[in-house]
Amino acid sequence: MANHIPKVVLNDGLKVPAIGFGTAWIKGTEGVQHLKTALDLGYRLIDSAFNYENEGVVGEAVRQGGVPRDQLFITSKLPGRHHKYDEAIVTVQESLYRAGLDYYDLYLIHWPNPKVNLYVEAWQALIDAQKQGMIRSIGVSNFLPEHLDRLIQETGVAPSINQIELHPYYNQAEQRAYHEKHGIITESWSPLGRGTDLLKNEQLGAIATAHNKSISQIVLRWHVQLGAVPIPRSASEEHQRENINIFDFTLSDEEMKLISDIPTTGPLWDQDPAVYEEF
Ligand SMILES: NC(=O)C1=CN([C@@H]2O[C@H](COP(=O)(O)OP(=O)(O)OC[C@H]3O[C@@H](n4cnc5c(N)ncnc54)[C@H](OP(=O)(O)O)[C@@H]3O)[C@@H](O)[C@H]2O)C=CC1
Ligand SMILES: O=C(O)C(=O)[C@@H](O)[C@H](O)C(=O)CO
Repeated sequence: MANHIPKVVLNDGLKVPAIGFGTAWIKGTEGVQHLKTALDLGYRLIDSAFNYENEGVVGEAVRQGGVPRDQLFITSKLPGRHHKYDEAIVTVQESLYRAGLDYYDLYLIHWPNPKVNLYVEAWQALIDAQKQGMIRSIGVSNFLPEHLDRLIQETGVAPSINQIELHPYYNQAEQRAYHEKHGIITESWSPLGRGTDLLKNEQLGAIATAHNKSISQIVLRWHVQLGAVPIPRSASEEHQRENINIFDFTLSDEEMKLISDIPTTGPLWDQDPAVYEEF
């Protein structure tokens, strides 16, 4: 099944699966089981973070799951409390130890924390960690254009990916346009709106009925056709199967527009990266 997932090419030449698996709150022995199920169903891109305290779960599922390491694309993220250069390098090393991995395929700065103003220093650390072989691709998360501009101007290196909140209630058109202009792939967090009423939306329901698909499948297909990489999380085998089974139909231009025109609510969790700080 994994062979049916198309790949998206990053600006450093690496290829990332067009859909991945989110792991926030996927923890412990149960978490390992959920991840192994996801691997069995064909998920190959796994999103994790130092702050999720589950890099060990990811590593264990990878070992138990038996999928060859070079077929996986494993991500983790640098927390805001370790943006200083030396701390960032040590944190990447700790992330590797926690997972029992030799390298991450992708490592992101989790939040820019602009008031702390150390994200360029953290970026330089990721550039060097990549040169040292600890990370294959380097990116960011929750970075606004003003933060991305500084990274590019001050280091000459653009992130391969910016992972941002993106779903039909917050379609981030301007941010996505910036990414496209600068060759940065958009990765969508909370792609299903994390338990809000998005999956009960009537307009989406009508499109789902027309395609004989679920609303989740319509929403995830919308992400993929936008060129964004969604990373839905699910502890349910049925939902995991449903979410990855989105490559046998296409939304029309009109349907894409209908979804993109759903009125925006803005960020769901009051986490505007211009002011929000997470450590
Ligand atoms: N970089 C960042 O700052 C952030 C990154 N993330 C990343 O993005 C990932 C995904 O975002 P997340 O916030 O978890 O939310 P999602 O939008 O992925 O929603 C997850 C919720 O949707 C439910 N769900 C999943 N599939 C279906 C389905 N087919 N039908 C009905 N319900 C479904 C899940 O329940 P069930 O388990 O029952 O299926 C769960 O409650 C995270 O896990 C994390 O890896 C998230 C937030 C911030
Ligand atoms: O899950 C993540 O990656 C986060 O950055 C969290 O802040 C998440 O967005 C959250 O917990 C919101 O309530």
